[in-house]
Amino acid sequence: MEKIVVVIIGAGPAGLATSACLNHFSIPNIVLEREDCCGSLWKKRSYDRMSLHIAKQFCELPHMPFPSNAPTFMPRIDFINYLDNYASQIGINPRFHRSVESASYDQNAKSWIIEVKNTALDKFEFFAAQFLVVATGENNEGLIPEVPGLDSFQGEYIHSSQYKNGNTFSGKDVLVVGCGNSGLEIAYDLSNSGAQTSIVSHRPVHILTKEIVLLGMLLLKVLPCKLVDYIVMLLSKQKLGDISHYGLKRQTMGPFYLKQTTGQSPTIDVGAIGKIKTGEIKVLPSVMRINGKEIDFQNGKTKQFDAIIFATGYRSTVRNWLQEGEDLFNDSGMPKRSSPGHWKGENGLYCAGFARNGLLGISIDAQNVAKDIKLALSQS
Ligand SMILES: Cc1cc2nc3c(=O)[nH]c(=O)nc-3n(C[C@H](O)[C@H](O)[C@H](O)COP(=O)(O)OP(=O)(O)OC[C@H]3O[C@@H](n4cnc5c(N)ncnc54)[C@H](O)[C@@H]3O)c2cc1C
Ligand SMILES: NC(=O)C1=CN([C@@H]2O[C@H](COP(=O)(O)OP(=O)(O)OC[C@H]3O[C@@H](n4cnc5c(N)ncnc54)[C@H](OP(=O)(O)O)[C@@H]3O)[C@@H](O)[C@H]2O)C=CC1
Ligand SMILES: O=C(O)C(=O)Cc1c[nH]c2ccccc12
Repeated sequence: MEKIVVVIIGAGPAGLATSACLNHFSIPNIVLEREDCCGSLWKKRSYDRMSLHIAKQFCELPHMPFPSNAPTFMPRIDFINYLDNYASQIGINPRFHRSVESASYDQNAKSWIIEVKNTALDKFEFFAAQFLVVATGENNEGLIPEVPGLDSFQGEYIHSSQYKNGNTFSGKDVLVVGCGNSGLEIAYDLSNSGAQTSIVSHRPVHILTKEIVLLGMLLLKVLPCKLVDYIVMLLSKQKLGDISHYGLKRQTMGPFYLKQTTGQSPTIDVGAIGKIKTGEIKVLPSVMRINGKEIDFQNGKTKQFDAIIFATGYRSTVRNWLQEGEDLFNDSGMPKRSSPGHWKGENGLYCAGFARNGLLGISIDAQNVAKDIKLALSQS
């Protein structure tokens, strides 16, 4: 059994940022990652045309700024390079191919015992840590809803995390389910690639642009949330028109209020709304049933599709392997307490990257966790 002061699980932005902050205080730590690289979500589970929706000043990780010539909204590949440079410049060497299978607290040893499968060598390893930081992400596993008849679907269906680009969908009838950020952008990409594209929108949404979100984030520093929401909703109506005319139900509660209270992100338009207005992308209501190639919708209409992309969100998988930590995580593997008090549990258990506030939330969590561990060590 290897003993270490801090074990961090996950080498995404949250795990790397936490390791960087601990290194800054010279606190020994290791990062365990099940994949073979840092930033696996960005490298393996996101589509080619993705770029950051949030401006660069809100996405930098602690202790290393973005290059000064970086564009305001960083393309995916630049962010991937930043993550790799971040790990190498700060001296973070995650142990790859390490899938954490269980973690429990040993009261006698006052340590977390972590059971890890080394998937490269096909053997188990054990670690004992005084502090355990869970940085496995809110977007750990793609969620596909239970749709009656999905098993009978005669075309291809995938989750949005498996979608790369529209090359293989050209000329096909493709249904995108879900009108969040993944869904709206994938629908746009599919349509650009020559697919006959439809998108399901089942509940009210906010559609904004990157620039409007940036303005909102800047205004939030000086104005109350209610006023900022009023301004951004006005601007979005001016810029995109009344989206309810095109089958998209408009959310009435403010976008920043919703983000702060529920974590739900507004959807950013990168061009799909223009295509929805011209009819190039069709908006459909909820899917009721699938039968072979035919899909029945809530409005009573039926249409044939060759492929379905489920852009229906993600779930955290913490509960699959963390035996304890009921004080920190709920049954869905998300923090029990809302931000800012969400990141600290009992017996040296922490989480980073679960504030539902993107990379900005990750940076804040990482700094808080490292400071708290430093304090605990200074008192022991
Ligand atoms: C498509 C997409 C785009 C996004 N774009 C933005 C954006 O523009 N701006 C923004 O602020 N936020 C964005 N986000 C939200 C968020 O910032 C990112 O999801 C970010 O990558 C989260 O970082 P993380 O380290 O918390 O989780 P992840 O990046 O998911 O990293 C978690 C890591 O933990 C590993 N892991 C999981 N379970 C185990 C286990 N049992 N054992 C070992 N390792 C494990 C995973 O393999 C993974 O590498 C986006 C999210 C998605 C899904
Ligand atoms: N470039 C970028 O910066 C990008 C950022 N992201 C971020 O990644 C995270 C995950 O985004 P995303 O993958 O879009 O997931 P989300 O969970 O944000 O969105 C999923 C969407 O699917 C809808 N949905 C769920 N089930 C059904 C169903 N059965 N029928 C119809 N619709 C359904 C949800 O609606 P409801 O909630 O009403 O049930 C929701 O609108 C978010 O934080 C997002 O902001 C994602 C893509 C790109
Ligand atoms: O991409 C996301 O979902 C994020 O959480 C990034 C983000 C942080 N703060 C915001 C405010 C409005 C929209 C997105 C975000």
